Amino acid sequence: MKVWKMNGAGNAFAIFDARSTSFVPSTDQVRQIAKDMKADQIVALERDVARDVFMRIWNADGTEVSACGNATRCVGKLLLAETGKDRVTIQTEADVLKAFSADNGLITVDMGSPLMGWEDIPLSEKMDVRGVDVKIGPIDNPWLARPAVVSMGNPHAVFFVKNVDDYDIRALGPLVEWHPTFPEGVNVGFAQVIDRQTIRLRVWERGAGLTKACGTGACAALVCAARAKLTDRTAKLILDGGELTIEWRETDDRVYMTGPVELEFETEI
Ligand SMILES: N[C@H](CCC[C@H](N)C(=O)O)C(=O)O
Repeated sequence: MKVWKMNGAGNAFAIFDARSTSFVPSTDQVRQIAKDMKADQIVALERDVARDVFMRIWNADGTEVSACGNATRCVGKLLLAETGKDRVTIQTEADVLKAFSADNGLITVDMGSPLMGWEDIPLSEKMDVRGVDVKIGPIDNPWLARPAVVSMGNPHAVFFVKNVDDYDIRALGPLVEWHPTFPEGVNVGFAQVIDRQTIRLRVWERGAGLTKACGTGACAALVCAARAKLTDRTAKLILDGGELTIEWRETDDRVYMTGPVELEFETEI
């Protein structure tokens, strides 16, 4: 079975070609692979009757999840090269995604429409998704409060802050990740709006921790910022590991993510 180690803006993946060999890792095996290959997520490519591939995703902690934007771009690059097509379709648990080549060797993925109902996130009860009732720290002077929430096929809470470097994300992220308001956990974004076309973002990922980039997190931050009129509907997201351009298209309500993909190595096991 072929295995690729790839990254999208530094977000690292171990990708297993399970289209002709079964790959059903246990939770402990996922955790071990993530550790050995220094991967944030493990991905299995599986045969799909209608799409170019079915993409199964596990976080480094072994939990299976429904969406991973940067991995989708990596898988897109592999399939575009393999098929010679100019567009490939990728089925995940959450949606059918489309990947295609952009300028300068970048890859664009159509990540579908953001979901904004409190049950879609999901939240533990009905709240205003533009700012949910979550406070972290002293009640009278919380360090973090009222994140905006959205789902990109996975749950995201985005705190808009003056300076992302003022926050100890490794300490604060876990306090939000499993906060009771988020029954399925949540990915935690710390977003600093630089101007109407630029956001600096760091993400504590559910099940993976502080990563160099988070694709669905970048989509979530842009959607929450544009929804709150803090930015335009297209912006450059500056992450620790690189830059992603996110566009929330008005015409079809779909979110397009463009960014770099790197193949670190490939091997057979
Ligand atoms: N940690 C996320 C999955 C991976 C998201 C991220 N790596 C991306 O590129 O979207 C979750 O539990 O929903």
